[in-house]
Amino acid sequence: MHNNRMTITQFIIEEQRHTKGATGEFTALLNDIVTACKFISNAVNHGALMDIMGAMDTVNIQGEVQKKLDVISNDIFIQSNEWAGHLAAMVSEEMEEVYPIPSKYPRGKYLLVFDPLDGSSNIENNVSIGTIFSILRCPDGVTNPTLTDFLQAGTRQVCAGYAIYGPATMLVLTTGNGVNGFTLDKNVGEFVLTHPHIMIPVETQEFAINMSNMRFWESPVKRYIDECLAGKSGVRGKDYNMRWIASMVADVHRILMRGGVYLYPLDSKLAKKGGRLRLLYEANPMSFIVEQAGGLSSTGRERIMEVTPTQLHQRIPVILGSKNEVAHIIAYHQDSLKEDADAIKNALYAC
Ligand SMILES: O=P(O)(O)OC[C@H]1O[C@](O)(COP(=O)(O)O)[C@@H](O)[C@@H]1O
Ligand SMILES: [Mg+2]
Ligand SMILES: [Mg+2]
Repeated sequence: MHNNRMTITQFIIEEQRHTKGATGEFTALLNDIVTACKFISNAVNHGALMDIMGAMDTVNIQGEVQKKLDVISNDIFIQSNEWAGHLAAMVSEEMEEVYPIPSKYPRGKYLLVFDPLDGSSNIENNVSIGTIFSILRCPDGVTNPTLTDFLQAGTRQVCAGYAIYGPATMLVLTTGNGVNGFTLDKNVGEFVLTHPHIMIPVETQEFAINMSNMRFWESPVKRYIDECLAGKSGVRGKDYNMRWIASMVADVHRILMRGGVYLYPLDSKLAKKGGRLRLLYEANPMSFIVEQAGGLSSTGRERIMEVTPTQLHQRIPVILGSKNEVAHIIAYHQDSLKEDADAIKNALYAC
């Protein structure tokens, strides 16, 4: 079935019909996630009309002040997804520990990881924000999952997606068969397939980075951005444009729509933390989506989805987007590693 009124549920049912061994559990789980995103979209859209703006007097595990909407979105995600028997446990940016499905509900074979509200520093400014999620399989035989069961490399994701609450609410999804985008038709309350088979343009002249961190960057990133800024008369031979929304969902969504690169690299300020963005519920799901749309996603040194996590809230450097441009930045990291190795060799010979 392919028509111009295909809802996200119909799309998933159709996709699962061709998936060997599918029982309907995954379809039902995604349906609950979609419902949660509709509830969050509704809350976000009310803005200051409801008492949901502003900060709480709590901080999350990251030490960041929680916004009321962070907490509301987290509650919505839990309530929508804990009851149906498809999940064994959940992990969220807003919760320090693993959230096991309470014993009053049945447990299922999947694990859900999510950032309930991404870009929440933008809430008060009415700038696009979103929700990011990733579905993993609960390891065989595990009925009471703990932290280690969530420490799976991104290559093992069953599904990843995000909802973006912008001028329109959209949900973008991959189950490993490409990337599709759905727009919420508020009149009927359904996400409708509007962006089938999204592919990121291979080439780009647009980068997204928080330039205020320039003095802290490592040399390959500094070299890349310097060359972008040099424009047509520099070694890249073309003028670049820049965007930085400070909502990863909004920056990644733009890249899916028209190409570009997004960088939140390692810098000397973040060195101890390992990066800014979180591996399990920001970097991995976005990497799965970007790769499925023909792009690349790397730390600069390795493919993000091949990193084995060691902590629930682990942070990681992120460089993702248009294939050729990300490959170019990775090559600069390799040059820099080679220069470092040569310098060590020369110093040893000099002794
Ligand atoms: O404020 P900075 O340093 O530019 O960082 C912005 C980045 O941080 C994030 O907002 C982190 O997400 P949260 O709002 O979920 O903490 C990304 O979405 C965004 O790209
Ligand atoms: Mg986030
Ligand atoms: Mg968040």
